Amino acid sequence: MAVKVYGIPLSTATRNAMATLYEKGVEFELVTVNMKEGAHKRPEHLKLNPFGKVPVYQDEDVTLFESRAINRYISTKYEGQGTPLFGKTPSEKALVEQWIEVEGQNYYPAMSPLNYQLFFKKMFSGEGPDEAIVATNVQKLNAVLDIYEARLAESKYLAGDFFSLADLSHYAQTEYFMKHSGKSDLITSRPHVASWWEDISNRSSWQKTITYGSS
Ligand SMILES: N[C@@H](CCC(=O)N[C@@H](CS)C(=O)NCC(=O)O)C(=O)O
Repeated sequence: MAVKVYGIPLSTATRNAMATLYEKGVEFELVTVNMKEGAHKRPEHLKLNPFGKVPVYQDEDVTLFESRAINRYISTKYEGQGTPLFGKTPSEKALVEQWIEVEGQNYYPAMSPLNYQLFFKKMFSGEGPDEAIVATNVQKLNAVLDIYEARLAESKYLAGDFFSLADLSHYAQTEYFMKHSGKSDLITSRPHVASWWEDISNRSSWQKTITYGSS
């Protein structure tokens, strides 16, 4: 069975799964879930993900939801091909895990509400941002980015001097933030974070992901 990803190309979590597949050189089919019409809440999709969200990944062995689990699975299953995304030694692997966790527990919780308030909210509801939520999360994000700046002053990538799933996990939220939040200076004012973003966002895996379907 060919690898299938159920989702839409605009979804952040779907995008990170697509980028992981591109890094590993795995062919896949993106099966569009018509979210505008609520297809993600219908029984057919709920059989794949009972939480009614995208992405869902499917191959001959497994059906999975939760993008971080999907991306770990792809990185492990295809360990021997494409970019090694999980480190080689136990300590490298532990550092990759640590920074994936940092993304999920610290970066995403500040970045995601900002992307919602400053970009998606208008698109979905026509309403403008709640400035109190924006201010709280800018403060949170600044604190997180200070830690990233210090880390990236010591190593080229988050887990060490090798690109990994830890870096890739930051792709989709950071892309929307840089292009649509009007607050990209939070990244560009920190030289090490800025050059890390410049480097990883120019990888072909990400460029292919954000231009998916445009050729
Ligand atoms: N933690 C989940 C989040 C998935 C998620 O929130 N997906 C969004 C699109 S990026 C979605 O399906 N939203 C529709 C909804 O929540 O109803 C993951 O990483 O896969």
